[in-house]
Amino acid sequence: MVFGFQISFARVGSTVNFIVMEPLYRYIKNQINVPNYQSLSIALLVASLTCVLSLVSALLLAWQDKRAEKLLHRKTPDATEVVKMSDVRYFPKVFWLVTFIIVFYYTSIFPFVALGKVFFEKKYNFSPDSANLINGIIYIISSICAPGLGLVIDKTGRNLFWVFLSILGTLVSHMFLAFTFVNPYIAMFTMGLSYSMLASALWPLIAMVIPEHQMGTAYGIAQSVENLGLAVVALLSGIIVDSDGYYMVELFFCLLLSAALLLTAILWTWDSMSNGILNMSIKQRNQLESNKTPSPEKQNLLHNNDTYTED
Ligand SMILES: C[C@H](NC(=O)[C@@H](N)CCCCN)C(=O)O
Repeated sequence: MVFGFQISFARVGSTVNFIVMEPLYRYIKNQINVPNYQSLSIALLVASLTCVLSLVSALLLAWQDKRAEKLLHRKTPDATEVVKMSDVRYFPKVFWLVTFIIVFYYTSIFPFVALGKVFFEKKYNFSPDSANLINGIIYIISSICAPGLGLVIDKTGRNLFWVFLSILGTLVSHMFLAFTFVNPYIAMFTMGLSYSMLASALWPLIAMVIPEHQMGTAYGIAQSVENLGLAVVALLSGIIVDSDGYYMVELFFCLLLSAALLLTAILWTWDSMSNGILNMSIKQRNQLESNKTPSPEKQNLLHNNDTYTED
């Protein structure tokens, strides 16, 4: 649920961005008599101030964390827990599978949203404002539903089941947009729900297979591989739209999601053939945890269960 809340807050930001940026650009254009490109630059400069705010918040958080460490005499990692970039070589294959599911899933979401406005204008004859609204709807849904869906995962566990269902839901939504003229709000609503569910089910899998002292490195690597995928797919989808149109780019997104679904099926099979940790119910997880005596430093499931077996 914590992850759900975090996503929800991030999505409030995305929604505000969707609603505010165009009016802000128009306002600047009307107020200051400068060429369009300069109005755009000023609007982007205003937007970039949120990055400064974000940086200041991160610095404040780091300072608070250091202070808490001193006041509470928190244990520092022992010598065996020193983090090295070269540890990446020893990350389990499961980690890489999760990372590639992240890549194939999100590359069918963010580049789609980037192209979505014109897609809705062209295919469904929406006005620019209506196209913008429907395009941003997955973020609106996510900012409202992510905490509730996170709670569902907290109550049920079974993360791989929810990941599979979310990817399937997103694939069906893209197929509706590609092959039918059914009211696109239905597809976008389903995509929004699936997208909100996926984050709370998928990202915590990394914490289940990576030791706590390497978790920052693992999440950093997953995000950087994701960003590399996003950069490549954003370029490719732009090229496909220009050369073959929106139908082909929708097919491309369906292909990426099929790959994500296939990798999830492989992960699920793999997991059930080893210790089944990634798809346990909450009851099973609690039983597993009560059979172990976890130290506060080692509260992720990998440590509680000694190792994530790769055989
Ligand atoms: C949790 C996930 N976040 C990401 O995938 C980020 N690495 C990239 C966010 C980019 C948003 N335009 C999510 O948002 O579900």
